[in-house]
Amino acid sequence: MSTPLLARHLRFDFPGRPLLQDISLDLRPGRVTALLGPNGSGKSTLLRLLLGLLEPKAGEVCLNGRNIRTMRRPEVAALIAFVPQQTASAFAYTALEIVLMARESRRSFLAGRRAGDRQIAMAALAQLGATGLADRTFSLLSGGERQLVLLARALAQESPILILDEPATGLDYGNQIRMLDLITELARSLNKAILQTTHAPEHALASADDILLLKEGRILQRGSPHEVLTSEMLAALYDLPVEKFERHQRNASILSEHECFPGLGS
Ligand SMILES: Nc1ncnc2c1ncn2[C@@H]1O[C@H](COP(=O)(O)OP(=O)(O)OP(=O)(O)O)[C@@H](O)[C@H]1O
Repeated sequence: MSTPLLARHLRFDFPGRPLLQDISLDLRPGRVTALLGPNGSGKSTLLRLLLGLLEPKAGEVCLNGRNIRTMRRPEVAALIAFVPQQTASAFAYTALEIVLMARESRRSFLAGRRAGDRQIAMAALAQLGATGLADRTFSLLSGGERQLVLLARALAQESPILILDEPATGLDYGNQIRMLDLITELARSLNKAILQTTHAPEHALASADDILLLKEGRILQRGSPHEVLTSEMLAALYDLPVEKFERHQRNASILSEHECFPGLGS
């Protein structure tokens, strides 16, 4: 089976502002990759390149071996689903209508809905335990409820690749854990290739198989969580003294002794 998503030597500049340099990555079925980096390091821009929403100045993104630039949007939507950061909707759509949009994104705009779309959308909500949200107005849902609906929309797209921009941000502690478990479960049970950005190393540790650290537009380090999420590496990533991370790690390990929080690093 070919790699669902392969990016090679991507470079991207905003006018007068070089941003991403020589970024290569691949996403594999059944695995979760976490992308960590400081504010402004280029994570969201990289996601937009992987989704084909921005064109790289050099390098290429291939989906199932095809350059994304040669693909039509419905073809891309059949392969990649995207869960953006918290989204508001100005229109009074129900949650079910938001999920149904995933089905339309896979077809040309004028093709309309097909029999079976509603069933697929309801099944996606049910998979997340969110059936009760179907008829509620999306814009009136809480942040956590909206996040579940956006994830259901991505599931209803039935794509092999799932990209999530800070999926646990804004969720309460319990829902953060539920969301991270769900992401791992989707990779394992549906064999999806998943990429998520996060600002929380402990979230990456809890849910990812592979870690990418992005600093100033370049990959600083990649590897397994235990190889990469060390105090030294995090201190280098965030330009903080190692002692600060070690103090944080000690606090985290005190919490983990009480079985509330995973410790960081090896
Ligand atoms: N359209 C644009 N024109 C010029 N600069 C931009 C544009 N969009 C983003 N940038 C800049 O590119 C840099 C990277 O932005 P990006 O949103 O990719 O970072 P990020 O790592 O996702 O940040 P955060 O963690 O804060 O969300 C930032 O300095 C941002 O101001």
